[in-house]
Amino acid sequence: MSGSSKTSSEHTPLMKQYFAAKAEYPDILLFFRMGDFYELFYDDARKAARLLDITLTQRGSSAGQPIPMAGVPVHAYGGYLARLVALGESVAICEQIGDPAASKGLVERKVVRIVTPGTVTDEALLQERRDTLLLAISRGKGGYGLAWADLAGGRFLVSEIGNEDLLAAELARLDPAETLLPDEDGWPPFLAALPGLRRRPPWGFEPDACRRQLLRFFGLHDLSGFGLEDRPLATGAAGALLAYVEETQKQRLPHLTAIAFEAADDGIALNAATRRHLELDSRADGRVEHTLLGVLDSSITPMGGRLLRRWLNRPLRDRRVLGQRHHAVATLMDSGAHEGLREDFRGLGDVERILARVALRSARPRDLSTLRDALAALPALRERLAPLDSPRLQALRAELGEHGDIAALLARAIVPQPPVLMRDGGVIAEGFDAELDELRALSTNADRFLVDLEAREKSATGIPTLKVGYNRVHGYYIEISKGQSDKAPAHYTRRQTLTGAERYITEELKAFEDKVLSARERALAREKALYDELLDALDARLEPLKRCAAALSELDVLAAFAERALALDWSRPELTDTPGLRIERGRHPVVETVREEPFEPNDLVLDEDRRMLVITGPNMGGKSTYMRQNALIVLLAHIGSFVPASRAVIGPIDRILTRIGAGDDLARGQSTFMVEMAETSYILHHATPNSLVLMDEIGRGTSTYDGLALAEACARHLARHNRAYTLFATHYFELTALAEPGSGVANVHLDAVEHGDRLVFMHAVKEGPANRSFGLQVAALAGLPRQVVEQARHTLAGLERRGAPGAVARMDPATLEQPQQMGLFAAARSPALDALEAIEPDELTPKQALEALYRLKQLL
Ligand SMILES: Nc1ncnc2c1ncn2[C@@H]1O[C@H](COP(=O)(O)OP(=O)(O)OP(=O)(O)O)[C@@H](O)[C@H]1O
Repeated sequence: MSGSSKTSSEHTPLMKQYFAAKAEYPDILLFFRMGDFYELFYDDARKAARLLDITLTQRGSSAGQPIPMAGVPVHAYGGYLARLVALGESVAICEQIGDPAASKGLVERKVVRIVTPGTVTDEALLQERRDTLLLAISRGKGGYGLAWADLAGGRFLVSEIGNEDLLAAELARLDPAETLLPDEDGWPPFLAALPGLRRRPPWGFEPDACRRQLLRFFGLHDLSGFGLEDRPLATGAAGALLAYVEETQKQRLPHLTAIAFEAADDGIALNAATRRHLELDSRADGRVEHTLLGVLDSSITPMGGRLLRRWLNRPLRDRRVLGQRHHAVATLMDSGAHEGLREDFRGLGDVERILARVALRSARPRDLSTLRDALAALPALRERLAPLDSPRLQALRAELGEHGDIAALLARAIVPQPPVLMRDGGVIAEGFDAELDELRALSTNADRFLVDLEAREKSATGIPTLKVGYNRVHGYYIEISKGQSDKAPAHYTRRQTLTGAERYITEELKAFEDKVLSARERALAREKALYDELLDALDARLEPLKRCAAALSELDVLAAFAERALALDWSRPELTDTPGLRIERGRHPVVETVREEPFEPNDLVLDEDRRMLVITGPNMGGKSTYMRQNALIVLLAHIGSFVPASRAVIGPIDRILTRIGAGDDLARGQSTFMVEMAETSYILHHATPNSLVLMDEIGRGTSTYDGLALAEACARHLARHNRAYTLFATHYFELTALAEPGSGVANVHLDAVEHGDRLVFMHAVKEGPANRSFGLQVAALAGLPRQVVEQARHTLAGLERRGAPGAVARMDPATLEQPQQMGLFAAARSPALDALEAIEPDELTPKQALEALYRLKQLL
């Protein structure tokens, strides 16, 4: 037992109870309810104190040892829970079951709920526009089996993949909140870094047992409907995942009715580096608004936002599906129907997650009123879609379904603005249930009944001072003063005798009392029962309602695509069988929207005879922007969106592979050059003739000659062996020589012009190699001291007198000017230059001097 050295028999009864609960959940935090606090003890307390920044105290002692303790108040525990879950921690919640006031001795306690990062379904613990996924990974001869579930959305998927590289790519795509692995050695090291990693007994992934478990859970005879027959790896992962869900969801299971098999090769493959480099949905600086998702996502509903993120992370290759989406977007734009749809979506809310909460019976009254309003909006939505001539839109219209009966039921059942919680009632509308109405009427009309009764009894008995009253001990009574008590009718039963009066009860009053006193509780109980019946009625219709939610999500995304295309002047891409890429007046979707000045559109042509472009030009000229914009255009086309170009004709593409220097490399604990080479190596191993490859300044992370040699070798390999469509940006002008006739390589360049002191970047991509790098001018713009820039200019001029401009590396080192020239390092302030400065210029061999100068040029 963690932290306690003595045996439990010596512990206090309370601590014994604690240890018994904790023994079942040794590896997760136990929130142990004690009155108004959830307390944590021993190691749990230390961990929670550290993670939550709460005080670590002591609670007396047990077994002769002080008990380390930390606690969170019950009324505010949700926030703490959310923080722990976000950190990948799981929590078991142990509640007081009995009534502490009523129980003698210890109150009974029980773990009622386990909250884990991947299985949360509470709204407060979820991100609105991002899925929370639980993932299980199995492995075997054929590779890896993956199963993942989004319990808050009720989706369950599986796939099988052949190797470690694909596994890394899938993990980057799915970004699971919690991952289950068989507890064995030999897993790839990158898995260790996953948040919420949970090791499980290996037998839990055993395919045959898992298969039987899946059959039982889904009530099936075979798993072929799920694509799981003859897929032992995926079956093992799915079984392990399901077992974990059953174990952690103590009250009810989420609504998982089917498993979908996702073929690993029907999407455009994007590895982790490519996702990062293209800044699809996150940036190193964490700013979502400057990512592709930030620009693209104008969806209205949270479920639409989640679907769009899923699409963006898994561009498809199926041209039929994509063609249908493009056509749907075009139809919405041409008809203007997207505007009305988007108006309608504003009132929809998160139907998908509400339905998941219905299945879990955790749906709140506001969920049902949101659902009611959403279902009520369906007929208008269907009407808007009816005239639109698009197969996809019509399919989605059909999927919306007819839910008029459920809508009518909810409209009758729920008050217009229900309270947040069911606890105090007031949710079920008047007129929905006669019994409830009566019970409610009873409690509200009690006063009037009593006034009426008093008047009736007064006139019946002829006693004007007769009173009807209520006493907490004796209940309702009819009071008659002592002097009049002989007039009390025979059916009055004496209840209490006071000094000056007698109190009676009658059958009628007794019946009234029974009714009224319990009316409130009974009304509440009746309301709760009716509420449960409503949830049952919804539960029975969950499948079609879920399809409706999925259709709404997709319509939201398609309408968002239409809105974006119109607002940003994007056009419909053409996907063809003919290999190659032809993009006219393409723009970078993010740079274009964040820049204040106009964006210069650029063309791209890649085909059989022109597979690689070597891109040269000044720093800041726009090389990276140009490369990325083309990749983003290809990617947008493959999720069904329009693209920022006046025309884009795109042949088959199987992968997008990128190597672009990013500022966050160092943060990952590998040297910049290691990362660069690892990513380059991945590309050289995986690029095919249908891949789009972006290479940005390969070789800059090492010494000049090594870098140049590597860059050239990589470029040649890509052009000759991989034959991938490649955009290769470089400052090594030597590479422009690759563009020989028949090589499939062409040169393009970006330019800048000097206007007096100013440098104006043209940002226009032109054919042919660049002839100047403007490195010194850009350095001056960046604020390098004037003397340094002047000195560098002087040195360069000397070099240029001896050979072709830029072709420094081809010069004979012997012809260099005196090494004293290197004195230019003296005034520089960068750490790298400081290091160079430490070298005495006079000690440099001509080759070293050349190397140093080249390095300076690179730095500039
Ligand atoms: N086509 C364009 N139209 C307008 N502005 C552009 C264009 N392309 C790039 N820019 C602007 O120029 C800046 C520099 O572009 P980018 O980073 O692509 O240059 P680069 O040539 O890759 O530079 P370096 O070689 O220093 O990495 C961008 O931040 C962007 O604001």
